[in-house]
Amino acid sequence: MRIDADESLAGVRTKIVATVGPASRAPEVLGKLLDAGVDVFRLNFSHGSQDDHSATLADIRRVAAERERAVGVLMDLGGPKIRLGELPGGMLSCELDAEYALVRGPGGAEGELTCTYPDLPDDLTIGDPVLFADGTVGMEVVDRSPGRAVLKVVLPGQIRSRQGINVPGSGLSLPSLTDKDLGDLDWAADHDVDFIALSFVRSGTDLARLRHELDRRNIKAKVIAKVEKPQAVDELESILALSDVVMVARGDLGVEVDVARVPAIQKRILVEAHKARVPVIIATQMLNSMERSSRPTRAEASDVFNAAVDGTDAVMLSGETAIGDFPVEAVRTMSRILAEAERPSPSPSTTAPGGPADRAGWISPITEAVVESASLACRRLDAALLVVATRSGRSALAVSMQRNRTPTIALAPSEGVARQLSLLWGVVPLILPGAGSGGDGPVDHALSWAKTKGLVSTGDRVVVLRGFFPDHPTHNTMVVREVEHTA
Ligand SMILES: Nc1ncnc2c1ncn2[C@@H]1O[C@H](COP(=O)(O)OP(=O)(O)OP(=O)(O)O)[C@@H](O)[C@H]1O
Ligand SMILES: CC(=O)C(=O)O
Repeated sequence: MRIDADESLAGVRTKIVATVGPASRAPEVLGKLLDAGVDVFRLNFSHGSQDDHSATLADIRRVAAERERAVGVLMDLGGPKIRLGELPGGMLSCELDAEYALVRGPGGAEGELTCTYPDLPDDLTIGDPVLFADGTVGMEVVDRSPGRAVLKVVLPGQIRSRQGINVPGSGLSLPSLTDKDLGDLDWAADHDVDFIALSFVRSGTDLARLRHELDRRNIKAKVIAKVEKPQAVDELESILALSDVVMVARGDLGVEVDVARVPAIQKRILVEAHKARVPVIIATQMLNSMERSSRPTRAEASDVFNAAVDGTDAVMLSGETAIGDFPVEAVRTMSRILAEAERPSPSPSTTAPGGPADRAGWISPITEAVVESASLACRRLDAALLVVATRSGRSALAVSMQRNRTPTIALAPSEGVARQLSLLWGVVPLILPGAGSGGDGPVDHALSWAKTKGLVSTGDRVVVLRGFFPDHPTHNTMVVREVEHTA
């Protein structure tokens, strides 16, 4: 009975992020995606207008409210992605050894290419590889003069207007936030998004800049650092120090570094991020073939399964839900694979990050110690439920990092905090009515909610953790309650 209740509570514990696009934008599809297991919706600001995103956000809030769910919304800033300018006829076939001149602009002469970053020809050096169209076409810099870089095709193929350009390994002097990003942050100041992701982060400095812009606009969203450049992999420590969450953005990462290195980088980020108590999202091509097929490949199923076994907090769908033919099936499939990965046996279970937190200040040592004790109590007592009352979300983060099997409810003082808990592994957010009320009120509220959902019954043991008390803000406590009979 407990296992059924547990499944109805949390579904799967690893959280699912789904990108909204033309295939999923309709409110009825958004609702179906939530019912299939989506926890967080991603709005990709590289595409669509601000007005489109405003309308999508309003629909997400409405379908979530209909389901009484605290659903997170992740705004993904486009960042300094360099894109090709217009090509004559919109397309160009690049033959092996052919040469093109990338020029500062305006271009237009035979054999000239332009791009959205005018300084690129000057920032390149001879020998640099320049990749187009997600790395499917490759060129190398063979000559340079002011405002002009001559590129020779080493990997032939077709390029189209406005496709992405990657210069792997270069330390280009691009700003981390473009004028468009700053305009999009102005939009965010008037729209309540829960997470803001920064693309092409190179070091903690880029995140400090974003945090400064968020503070200026009084935006409370959590910050997600997208690791998709080799510099970010080298600068992981400074990035983790200023991130609330990190995303392994494998699409661009697999172009910027040798794709053979991506799995090892993914595993290293999981380990390092968890040491710093920073949740991780694994993103891109997880069920790629499901854009056009109702079933995933075996390799994709293994990818999702292994990410969960390695302890990721969340997995993300991009094209599968944005432009795919089977958005709802993709989420259902992902959910089924995650459920298999989370079975205690025979698969290896996900492991708690363990060890003391590397980073002082994010989660206090007192909170960590009390949370560890609560986890032990849950196991010893075979608790039916763990309830954590959290004000900022940090106690809930500490609980999530323990990877307990006990179903966990986090009581949040506001809808905003509850939505930010939507990414935390194994945590079901519940908004606390009458925020901040002391005594047993909040816990009684959680228990009666759990009873109505059939999660606890008379005689069950419930472990209650309180990360905040209005009268004693520095106290952390744990109590164990036995559910009493109610008529
Ligand atoms: N809001 C949107 N409006 C219209 N099309 C969209 C929207 N969001 C995504 N798409 C489409 O879905 C595709 C896949 O989405 P995804 O988020 O993976 O974008 P991408 O440009 O491929 O990658 P990146 O993550 O590097 O921005 C996009 O290429 C785009 O064609
Ligand atoms: C998600 C993303 O931006 C990437 O994988 O590149």
